[in-house]
Amino acid sequence: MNIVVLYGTESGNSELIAQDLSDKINADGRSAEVSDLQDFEPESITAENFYIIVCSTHGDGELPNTAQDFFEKFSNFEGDLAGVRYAMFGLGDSFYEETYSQGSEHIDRRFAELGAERVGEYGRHDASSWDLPSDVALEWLPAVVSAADA
Ligand SMILES: Cc1cc2nc3c(=O)[nH]c(=O)nc-3n(C[C@H](O)[C@H](O)[C@H](O)COP(=O)(O)O)c2cc1C
Repeated sequence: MNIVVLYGTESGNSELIAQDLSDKINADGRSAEVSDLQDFEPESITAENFYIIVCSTHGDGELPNTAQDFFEKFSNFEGDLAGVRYAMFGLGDSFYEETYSQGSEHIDRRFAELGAERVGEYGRHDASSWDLPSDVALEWLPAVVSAADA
């Protein structure tokens, strides 16, 4: 099972997390690659891969700039993603009470609408916490990889 770690970011946190997750997966003897959502096409999604999406929240509960073109294409994409499995890790800041961590949820909803299955816990990093983003993500990762294997 190849793992594709996709990220959407505006200030770089999600990219760093995606790279750290991929490095850890590869160090553990599995195969992972990282892709920026702005270089990724919905048509390339396949059930042969497992997807981890790392994406922040900007604007008013919206996607970061680098994920917006992808999301427009994904919204218009009408492929059947039955059999595709994925995990989500959302970034946000609970300072923004009403819109906390909602950016990634736009992508999550569209995966679900197209028939894909989310596995594992929905990971989150809160910029108002003292936790380092990659520490939280690396702690979240093992259960997700186990769930992907199941
Ligand atoms: C202008 C701006 C708007 C933001 N809006 C939200 C928001 O509506 N909800 C939220 O949970 N976080 C919001 N955030 C917090 C970011 O999601 C958080 O800082 C995240 O770690 C950024 O990750 P990135 O570097 O991958 O873009 C906002 C941050 C900025 C700078």
